[in-house]
Parts: sequence; structure tokens; C-alpha cells
Amino acid sequence: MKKLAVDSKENDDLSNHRHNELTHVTQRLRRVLSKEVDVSVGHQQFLADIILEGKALLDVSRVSIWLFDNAANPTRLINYANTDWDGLISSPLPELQVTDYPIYFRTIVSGETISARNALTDSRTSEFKDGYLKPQQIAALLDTAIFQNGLAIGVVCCEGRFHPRDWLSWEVVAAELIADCCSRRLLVHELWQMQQQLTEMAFQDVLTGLKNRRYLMDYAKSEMSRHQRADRPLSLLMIDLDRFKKINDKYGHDGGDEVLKRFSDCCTNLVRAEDCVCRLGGEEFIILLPETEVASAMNVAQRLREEAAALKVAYEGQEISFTVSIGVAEVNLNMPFSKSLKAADQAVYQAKAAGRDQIKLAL
Ligand SMILES: Nc1nc2c(ncn2[C@@H]2O[C@H](COP(=O)(O)OP(=O)(O)OP(=O)(O)O)[C@@H](O)[C@H]2O)c(=O)[nH]1
Repeated sequence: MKKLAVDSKENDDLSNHRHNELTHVTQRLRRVLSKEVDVSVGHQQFLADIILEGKALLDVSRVSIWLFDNAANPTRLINYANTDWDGLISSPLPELQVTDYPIYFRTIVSGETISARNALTDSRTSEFKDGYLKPQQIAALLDTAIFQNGLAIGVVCCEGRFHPRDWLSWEVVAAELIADCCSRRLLVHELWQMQQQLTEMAFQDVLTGLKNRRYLMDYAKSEMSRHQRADRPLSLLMIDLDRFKKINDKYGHDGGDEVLKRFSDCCTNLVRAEDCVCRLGGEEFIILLPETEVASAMNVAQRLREEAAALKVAYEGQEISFTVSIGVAEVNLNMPFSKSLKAADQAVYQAKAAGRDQIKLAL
């Protein structure tokens, strides 16, 4: 009688302990879940957090996220993120092929959650017995499809080692919650990447891949205040290709485009990584040179003029030669950037008037 009372107290202590533990883990998990739309939390970090919390909550040996190669016609499952047995994030697991595990693939695609008490004997998971489960001593599996637009795009796998295990209904619901959260996070990540691409495109010149006028105006503004604070010089080159209309007339628009692309490469290769090369439009370019006195900017302009004159652009078996006129200006940090641009533009005009293939300093 006394022994029974002790046993029951021990059981109560144990279940109280598990209850407290679960309350803590659930709170942590909910905090992680709430970050699914917060892109300031890195994508990999978010997935790592969610599978680590899932592992603790469900008290399993490993949690992993897998995505199908093609949701409409899946042939492979690719490991996207996973914990190791010790609760750390580890390197990717080998891919799974539909030809090796057809029943498992079919079940996940159907959307059915697999809560396999004994994964070695469960008909949905026994395909993994010899090659996967036995060598790793995995005994129980709780696998939940990740859905997007009504299609299973992947699966969250929870693996228990050593002993078969009954999965409680709250555990199944929790695993499904984690899979749904992964689904939304993947979508947020995709949208975020698209937005990054669009932003990039909005600031990029399509033909040359250089930054465009919109980028230059934003960038110049921030560089001007940085240089003003640090009391450092900022210079700019305005470059205009000479008699470009004639090149277009002689070689066609595509020939002209080829010249613009090769000249862009020439600029990018010549300047430092921190210099900003932009195409303003047409055959007009700007290079912004941070931390550069106007005398050094003149040297850069000289090298660029020489390189342009020496460049032979291969186009349809012909070689196109061209020259450039360059205006150099030190950016006036106390005036709007447009004033410095205008000064450089006037210097270009003078270079053209003086016979082209020239450099002039803005006064
Ligand atoms: N191929 C090509 N041509 C362009 C592009 N943008 C503008 N142009 C052409 O560039 C030529 C510029 O001609 P102009 O402004 O007369 O200048 P230019 O012939 O270079 O003469 P100068 O500047 O006085 O030396 C025009 O024929 C435009 O059609 C482009 O993206 N690709």
C-alpha cells in the first residue's frame, strides 16, 4: 500500500515536471512561430529555431524539413534543414528518391499525416527499414506534409529513436502546426526574394547591368552626407561616348549596344570596388569616386580615356573603335548633387567643343 502511494507521488512529480517543461517549450515555440513573417530573422535561422523547438516540444531525436523537387510531379525529396541527435543544426541528409520509397511518397503527396508507432512495421514507412531506420536506430516516425496552394510541397519529419512510441493527438496537431508554419515561412521567403530582385532591378540599367540614375541620386545623397561628416573629398566623372550616333548608323543599334556593354565592363574593371559606376542613360555614364581628390580623379579619367581609345569592340566579325569625352568635378558637399552633375556636364560639353577624346575639369 505504502509502495503504491510512493509510486503515484513519483508519477505525479514526473507529470508535473513534464507539464512545466511543456509549458515552457510551448511558449518558446509560439514566440518562434510569431516570427514567421519577420524577414529580419534570417530564413535559415528561423527554420533552425522552429525545428529545434519542435524537437524539444515533441521530445524526439531529430526533426527535419524536406521539400519535393517538383510539387506537381515529385521524384525526389531534398533535405532543407535538420537537427542532429544532439539538438544542433547539422549538414544536409542525402536525397530520397521516389523509386526507392514509392509508398511513402504517395502517402505524403496524399496529405495524410504518418504517425507510425513502429516505423519498421508500419506499411507507410517500412520501405525505410533496412537502408535508413535500422542503421540509425529510428523506431517511430511522425511525418506531416507541408502544403502550399493545396499541394504537398514537402514534409516535416519527426524521428524517435530506440523504442516504438504512441503519438498523442496533441503531438500530431503540434507537428502539423510546425509544418503549416514552415509553409508560410517558405512563402514569405519567396516573396522577400522577389522583392529583393525587384528592388535590384529598379536600380539597375538593363543593358549594361550597371547602376542607373535612380540609384545614383540616392547613393550620392548618402555619400555626400557621409563625406561631409568625415570632411573627406568626393569626386565624379561624367563620361560621354563621342559620335555615338555614327556608330549606331554604321553598325546598327545592336553594334552600338555592344559598345555600351564593353565600355561598361571597361569602367568597372578600371575603378575600385567602392567606386560607383552608373549609366545615366543613352551613351552617358557617371563614376562616383569616394575619398578622392579631384587631382586623383583626373588621373582615373586619363586612364579611362586611354583605355576606351585602345578598346576594339568585336562585333559581327568587325572591330568597333570609339573615344570618350570626360568632365571631372569635385562634388560640392554643401550644394545639391544636381549642381555638381551640371558642372561636370558643362565640362563634358567643353571637352566635346575642344575636339572630343578629351578631359576637362569643371570650374
Ligand atoms: N545602341 C544604342 N544607342 C543609343 C542608346 N541610347 C541612346 N542611343 C543613341 O545614342 C546616340 C547619341 O547621339 P548624340 O546625342 O547625337 O551624340 P553623339 O552622336 O554621341 O555625338 P556627341 O555626343 O556630340 O559626340 C543617339 O543616336 C541615340 O539614339 C542605347 O541604349 N543603345
